Amino acid sequence: MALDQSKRYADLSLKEADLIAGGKHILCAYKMKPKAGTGYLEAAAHFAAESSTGTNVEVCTTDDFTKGVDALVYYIDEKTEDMRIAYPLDLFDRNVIDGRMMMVSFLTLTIGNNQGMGDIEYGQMIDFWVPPRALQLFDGPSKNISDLWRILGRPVEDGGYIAGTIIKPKLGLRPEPFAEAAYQFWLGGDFIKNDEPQGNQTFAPIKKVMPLVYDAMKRAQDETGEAKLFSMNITADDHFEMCARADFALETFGSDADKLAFLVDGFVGGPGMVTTARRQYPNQYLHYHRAGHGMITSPSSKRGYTAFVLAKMARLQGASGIHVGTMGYGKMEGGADDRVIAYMIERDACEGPIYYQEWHGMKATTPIISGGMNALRLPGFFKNLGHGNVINTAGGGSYGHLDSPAAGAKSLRQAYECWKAGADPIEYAKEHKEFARAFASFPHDADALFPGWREQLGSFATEA
Ligand SMILES: O=C(COP(=O)(O)O)[C@H](O)[C@H](O)COP(=O)(O)O
Ligand SMILES: [Mg+2]
Repeated sequence: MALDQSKRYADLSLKEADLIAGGKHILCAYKMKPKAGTGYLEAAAHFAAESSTGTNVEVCTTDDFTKGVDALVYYIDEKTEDMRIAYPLDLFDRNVIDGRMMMVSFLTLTIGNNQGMGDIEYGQMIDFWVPPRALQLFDGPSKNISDLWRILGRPVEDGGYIAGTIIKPKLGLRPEPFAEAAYQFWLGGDFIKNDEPQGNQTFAPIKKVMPLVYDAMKRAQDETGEAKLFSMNITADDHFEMCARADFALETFGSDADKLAFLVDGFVGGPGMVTTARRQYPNQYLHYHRAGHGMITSPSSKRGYTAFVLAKMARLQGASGIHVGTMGYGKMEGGADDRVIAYMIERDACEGPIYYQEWHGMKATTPIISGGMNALRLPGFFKNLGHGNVINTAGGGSYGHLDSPAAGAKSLRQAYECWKAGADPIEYAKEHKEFARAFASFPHDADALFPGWREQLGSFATEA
C-alpha cells in the first residue's frame, strides 16, 4: 500500500471560481484512472505530489514553505474519471535571462513523471487554464495571419482563405523539379510549405534549392501580380543548425524575406525548437507542424495530452500558426467537434472542454488546415468551422488535380468563394472550370460528397 497523501495534496473544498479569481495557479484538468486497488483520491493526491513537491514517501527536508507550493487536487469525479489540479505559479521554472516562463517546465510538472506512475492506470490532460500573470510571461505569437494578409494586399482583419500546398512528392525531388513544382502552384495559389521531412537531403541541398525557390517565387509574382509566401522547414536537432538554415534563406530571399515563414516540426522537436524560432526570428511567421503528435493525441490514447492542449500550448509558446487537423473532412483522425481547437487559438476568449480562457490580447495563432484536403472537401469544412480565415495546405489536392498544380490551386480558391457565396457546389462548378475539374480529379470524393455529379456536370467536368 502506498502512502495516502490526500490530506496534504488534495483540498476538495477549494472552489474553481475562487482559484480563477485569485489568479495564482495554473489549473489542469485530466482524465485519470488509478490502477486496481488504489483509491481514487489517494491516487489523485499521489499524482499531484509527484507533479509538484512530493514523492511516494514523506521526506525530512520538507518545511512549511515547501507545503505552500504543493499542487492540490481540487476536484475529482471517479465515475467520469475527471480530476483537476491547481498548480501554484511559483512552482514553475523561470528564465535567468529575462524572468519569463517556459513550456518545458509546465510540461515536466504537469505531464511529466505522472505519466509513468505504478499506481496510475492512465492520465491524460484534456484542458488547462492560464491566469493573466502567466499569459504575460509567455512569448505568445509575434507574427500571425494578419501579417500574411497584409503581404497579400488584403484587409488585416477577416482577410479570408489562404490557399496553400505542400510540395509533393514528400521526398525525392531534386532542386530543379522542386522549384518547378513550387512555381506551378504559385501561378494559382498563395502559400507553399516544405513537407515536414523536407530539409537538406543530399539530392536536394538547401543551398541549391532555396535560390531556385526564390527565383520561382519572383517569376510567379511577376506573372500573377500577386505576392507569394513560402514556409521553409528549419527543423534540426541543433539550434545553430536551425539558425544557419534560416539565416541562409533570409539572405537568399533578400528584399522578399518578409514572404518567408519558418516551419518547425515542433512536436518531435519540442518546446526548445519552437522557442528558438520564435525568439531568433520574431519577424518571420512561425509555422508549427505537429507531425508525430498522434502518438499521444489520438482519440485512442488515454495518456499525454489532447490535440486541443497541444494547440493551446502552441499559442502560449508563440506559434504564428499550428496544424489543427481537418475536423473529419480530410485524411487524418479528427471530428467536427475539433472546431474548438481552432476557436481556442484564434479568439481572445473561448470556452474549452473544461475551462473558459481569456487571452487578454495575446495575439492569435492561425489554424492551419492540412491532410488529405481538396476543393471538394472544403465547402463542408468551412460550413462546419463557420469561417474561412485559415491557411489550408492541400498537397494531393493540388498536385493531384488533373490539369495542373495551378488549376489545383485555383480550384481551392474557388471552393472558398463558392462557400462564401453560399452557392451550391454543383451549380458553382458549372461556371468554374478548375473547381469542376476537381470532381473528375477526385472522383471517389465526388461520388461520396456529390452523388449525381457526373450527370449534372457532364463533359464540363470530365473533359479537359
Ligand atoms: O503533408 C501533409 C498533408 O499532405 P496532403 O495534403 O497531401 O494530405 C501534412 O503533413 C499533414 O497535413 C499532417 O497532418 P496535420 O495537419 O493534421 O498535422
Ligand atoms: Mg506533411
